[in-house]
Amino acid sequence: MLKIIETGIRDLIVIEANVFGDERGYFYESFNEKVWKEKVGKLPNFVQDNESMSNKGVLRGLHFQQPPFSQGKLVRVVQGSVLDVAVDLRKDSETYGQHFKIKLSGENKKQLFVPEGFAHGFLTLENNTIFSYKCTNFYNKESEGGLLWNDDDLGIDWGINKPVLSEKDKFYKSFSTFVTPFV
Ligand SMILES: Cc1cn([C@H]2C[C@H](O)[C@@H](COP(=O)(O)OP(=O)(O)O[C@H]3O[C@@H](C)C(=O)[C@@H](O)[C@H]3O)O2)c(=O)[nH]c1=O
Repeated sequence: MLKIIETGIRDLIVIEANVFGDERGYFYESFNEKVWKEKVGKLPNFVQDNESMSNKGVLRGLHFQQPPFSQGKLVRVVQGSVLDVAVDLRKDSETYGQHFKIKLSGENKKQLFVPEGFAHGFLTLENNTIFSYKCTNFYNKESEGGLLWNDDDLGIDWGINKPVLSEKDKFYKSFSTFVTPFV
């Protein structure tokens, strides 16, 4: 049976799939509207699906889009593995500034639902890691924002000192000078 696991951060949940294996391989439903309504509750309005591939040691993040373009993301790994991180940036949240970290892999098929109001990032642990996610809002370049992956105040232990980063991801602001746009 599909399992919903609380993370200790409100609205941020882990989903464990019901995987059917047989001599051909495996099958599982990666998203089902009806099951979501029954098990999780309010249905997010997913409007865009994304996929990226990265080699080992690539870190993408920590990203968000500013309101009104903020995105909820249902993330998973199709092949390979990542360390996935979500940081709570909701101003009035009891866990503001805190993060949750989980290994997602093609093997464990766990999914993380990262609601609006979080920064999100991941570090790939294997070559040819394929990352797939559904988003509740469209990409909007002008509203892109981010936080520095290794910011001292966020204190995320990525287990790596020199990941491969995009130019954009090298220069995000630190958490101490950040004013959250999320309520
Ligand atoms: C995110 C995104 C990027 N792009 C384009 C812009 C750019 O030329 C190219 C690569 O974009 P980026 O470098 O921003 O890709 P990437 O660093 O993989 O960005 C992603 O990181 C993870 C952690 C997230 O949570 C995602 O929401 C997203 O921000 O793809 C789109 O066309 N649509 C999109 O939705």
